[in-house]
Order: sequence, then structure tokens, then C-alpha cells
Amino acid sequence: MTVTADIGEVASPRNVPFSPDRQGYRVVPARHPWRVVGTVVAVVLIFFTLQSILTNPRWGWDVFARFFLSEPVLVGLARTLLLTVLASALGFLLGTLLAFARVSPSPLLSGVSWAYIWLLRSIPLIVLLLVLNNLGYLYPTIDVGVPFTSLLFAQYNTVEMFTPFWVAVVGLSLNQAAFSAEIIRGGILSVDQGQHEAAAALGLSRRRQALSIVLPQAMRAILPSGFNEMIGLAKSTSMVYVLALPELFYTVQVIYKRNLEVIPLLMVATIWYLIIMSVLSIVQLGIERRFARGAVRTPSGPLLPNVLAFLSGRGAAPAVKSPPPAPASTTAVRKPLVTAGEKLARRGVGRIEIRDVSKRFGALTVLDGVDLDLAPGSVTAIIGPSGAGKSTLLRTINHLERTDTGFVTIDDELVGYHRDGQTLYELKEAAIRRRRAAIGMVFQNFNLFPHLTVIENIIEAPVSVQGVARAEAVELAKDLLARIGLPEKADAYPRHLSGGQQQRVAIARALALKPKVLLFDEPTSALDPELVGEVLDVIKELATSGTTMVIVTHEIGFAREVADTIVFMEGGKILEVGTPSRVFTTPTHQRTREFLAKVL
Ligand SMILES: Nc1ncnc2c1ncn2[C@@H]1O[C@H](COP(=O)(O)OP(=O)(O)OP(=O)(O)O)[C@@H](O)[C@H]1O
Repeated sequence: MTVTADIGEVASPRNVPFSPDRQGYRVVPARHPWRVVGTVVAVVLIFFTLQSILTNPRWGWDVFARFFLSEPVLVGLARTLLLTVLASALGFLLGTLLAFARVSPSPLLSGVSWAYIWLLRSIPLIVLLLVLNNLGYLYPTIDVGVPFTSLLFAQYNTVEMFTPFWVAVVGLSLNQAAFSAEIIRGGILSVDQGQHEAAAALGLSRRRQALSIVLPQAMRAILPSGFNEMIGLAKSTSMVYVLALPELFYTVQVIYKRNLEVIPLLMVATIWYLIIMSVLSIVQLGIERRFARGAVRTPSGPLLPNVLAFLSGRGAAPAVKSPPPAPASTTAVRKPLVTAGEKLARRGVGRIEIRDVSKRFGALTVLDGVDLDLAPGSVTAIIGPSGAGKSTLLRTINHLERTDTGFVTIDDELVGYHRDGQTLYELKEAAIRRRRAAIGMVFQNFNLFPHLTVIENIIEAPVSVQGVARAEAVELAKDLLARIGLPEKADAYPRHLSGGQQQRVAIARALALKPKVLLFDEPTSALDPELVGEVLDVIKELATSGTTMVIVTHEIGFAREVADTIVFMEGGKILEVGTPSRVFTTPTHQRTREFLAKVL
């Protein structure tokens, strides 16, 4: 008996409250009559189109069948494929260099890259190919020697060297590079600034930052347009007919001019282009999945097993990695964060001296002659109203922010400069990076690398900056994960962790470099209130480790509990420094009293 009959006997269905415990409901899906009409129209159209194509003898399918796999067509096809592969590879390589040059701080590099892109995008491809084909007229020989002298090591005939095939490869690559450069630049710009900062704070070299951190993340934005370009290029190869180079399209043209079977031979070229584009689209799908690692909440499995599973009716294959198990209790018993031996090794290490540091952003003075001395192993909380310059001061300690005047030293070693008499010379990037490795930094937004697993995030800097062997770094990372209570998350991606867990991993990543000094920039501001506790617990434990710690925080209760020194800042100046008991109970400065009255 259906419920409709049942309800109908008692009252109208509208009056009857829905009762979930009733059995026997019949579910009727919503109807979409226009969807049905659309499908029928589409099927009819496809049927008539196919029928017309297959039954009209003028399409000449017998001629098509004769030439589809003929030798000249296959040779032309191979040439088209070779041109596409070579020009794509060279074009994307040059495009990547141009894109990095374009975003570089050097105005010269950026300008040259801009000019190249502007010029090559403006010149029609056909004109570029014809100019390159006439290079022999402009420069009959290519000379290798010392310019402005008569010293000549070798001389080549331009026409002999620059065959139509190489003219095509060079022309297509130069053209492709200009378009790919802008696509790659778009990808680079789509990577969050925090990722660059985290990579710099870990001391990764520029090359490593570009290849391991920025490009893999940029690929997600680059791939769809990049493949579009590649598909466009595969079709643009037909333009090299102006060089009389027999690629696929030129070959079929030559044949149909002889036998006058225009349509069947155009179909030969069309079907081959369709096949090339389909293969490229499948490759694109596979590569896009590869670079989606860590970027999606529910990763889809590998492409091929999924397709096979779908075809055999078994549904989708499981994802690359099974979702991480339920979070372990943060209160579970775990190893101490820092061992007694490590505490001993840190004794007397990590003295910070900040001298007369000033910093302006345009007309705004953000730091105004700041002086501060922090003892080895001390824990300092910097508090103050928003915009006081707290984060900027913290970032000058590891030279993420350059000072306008003044300097910072750690254990008497200047950060970011070397001194010669009364002059401070800024160090080269590589030297700054080496010194930065001694200063760990934890950011408000965690800034974990989303495309790397937890363990890969932690070992990245020890392996690439400190040259630790990978196996050793993995052991150390696993040990750190056990100490922060996340041993089971080694292979999870950051996106699959809660905010609190991500921040704990970020702390482990900073600790992996065994830093002398740890900087925390509002480490709990981006967390839900219930997750704050688990991060603060880890920081509290670190506070007893003998590592010098500087924490910018709005958590006044936490600052009081964990810090041995409180620094109150406002308007780019330090107004008050003292122990928590003194600053919180008897602040000497009027502004500190007003601030604490508001936040306590
Ligand atoms: N890169 C920058 N360019 C221009 N102005 C900046 C830059 N970074 C910071 N500022 C400005 O410098 C001032 C101090 O910023 P900072 O982030 O150091 O303050 P804060 O005390 O940490 O504030 P909050 O507690 O809100 O984070 C602010 O007015 C900010 O707008």
C-alpha cells in the first residue's frame, strides 16, 4: 500500500506532517521534459548527419580508405607530429625563461622579455616563417669567431644549414614561446605570495623555489591554456606549406592536385588531425590529474584504471591515496618535542640584537629606530594594536623585510649584511639564504606547500638547503611528526588536514632545520577558536626547549603564560619591554594601559 492512499484517507497531504518513520514511500524524480526533447533532437540530428556522410558517394570514402594509411600521408603525418613536439618543447622552454624574466625584479630582464613577447605576438606566423626562410639572403654565412677581429673559427652556409624543416621548427618555436610566456606568467602570478615567502624563509634557492614550489603549483593554471596552445600549434604546422615542407596538409594538397579528389583527401587530413587532438586531450587530462595532487578535497584516481573500471562497469578506481584516517587525539601521549640533549646543545645559542632598525613603506614609517636585545633561549611576545609594525619587525629578523637603517644580529652575526668598518654591505641571495636557515618562521596562514605531502613539506629544506640525505631527512621528519602528535599524517596533503594540524606541521617544518631562533607571526589568528589550543600547546612545549622564540600574537592570555618578555609596540616604536607580571599588572606607559584595558 502506498502512503498516498494512506494519507488520502486521513487528511489532505498538505496538512499531514512528514513522518520519517513511515515505511513504503515511493520516490518520484523531478521531470525535465525539455531535456528529453533536446536529447531526441540531438539523436535525430546525429543520425541524419551520419547517414548523409556515409551514404553520399561524393564524400569518396573508398578514396579516403586508399590514402588514409598511404606512405606519403604517413610520412607527412610523422613530420607534423615531429614539428608539433619539437616546437612545443622548445617554445615552452623558452616561454618559461621569458615568463620568469618578465616577473623578475630586474627592469632590464623584464623589459627584454616584454619586448620579445610584444614583437613576436605582433608578427603573423606566416611572415615570420617567410623571413626566416630568406635568412640566407640577409646573412649568406654564419660565422663563429671573435667579433671585431679577423679571428674566424668556422663558417657555415646559411641556406644549407637552415633547411625548410629547421626554419619551420625555429619559426614555430619562437612564435609559440611568446604566447606560452604569457600563459606561464599567468600561472606564476596565480601562486599565492605566501608560498614565495615560506620558500624564502626556509632558505630555498631561487632555482629550487621556481622549480619545486612555484611551477608545480602554477601548472594547474598553465595546463588548460597551455594545451590549447599546443593543439593550436599542431594545426598551425599546416602553415609551413609556405616553405614547401611536405607535412600532413601539404602532402594531401599535393595528392588532390594530382587526382582531383579534393574532399576525400581533405577528410584524410581532418581525421588525422582529429586523432592527434584526441590523443593530446587525453594526455592533458592525465597531466592535469597529476598536478591536481593536493589541490582538491577528494582526489580522483589515476586516469587509465578509472577508464578501464568504467568500461568494465566496476565504477571509479580508488583515489591515488586513500583518505587519511580520522585525526588522532591531540592529547595522546607523545614524545617530548625537544630532547634533553637538544636542550643542552641550544644553551647559550640564539641571542638576538636589534639595533636602530627603521623601515618605511612610501610615506609611512612602519618601524622607527627600534632597539631590542633578546637573550638566548628567551621567549618574547610582541603585542600591540593593529598596524603597530609587529609583523614587520619580526620579518626584519630573518631579512624577509629589508631595513632602511639599522641592523639585526643573531649570535653576533649580521643578518643580511656584512660589515666593513662603518659600512654594511647587503649579502648576495645565496649567503642570506644560508643565514636564514638558522631562523625558523611560522606564518599566520601556515603557508604549507599544497602540492607536497606533509613529509615532503618537512624534508624539502633539510634536503635542498642543508644537503641532508633524503632517507635521514625522512626519519627526522617522521620523528618530528610523532612529537607533534601527527604520526599518521605523513602522506596526507595539507588540504586534508584541519587548520590546527596544518599549523603543527608548519612548526615541524620550521623545526626540521634545527633553527637557533623561531619566529611566529600570529600563529593562531587563522584558526577556529577550538583549534587554537592544540597549536598553543605545541608552542608552550617549545618555549621550554631553550630555542629563542619571538611571537607576534593577539592572544594576551597565552603571551602571559608562555613568554618571559613582553614587548609592547605602537606606531613603529617599542613603548614598553618587561616581564609579563610587570607589564600586565603595572604597565608604565599610558598607551600600554589603554591597550590592555581594551583587550584584557
Ligand atoms: N609591503 C607593504 N607595503 C606597504 N605597507 C605595508 C606593507 N607591509 C606592511 N605595511 C603597513 O605597515 C604597517 C605595519 O604593518 P604590520 O603588518 O607590521 O603591523 P602589525 O602590527 O603586525 O599589524 P597586525 O596586528 O594588524 O598584523 C601597516 O600600516 C601596514 O599597512
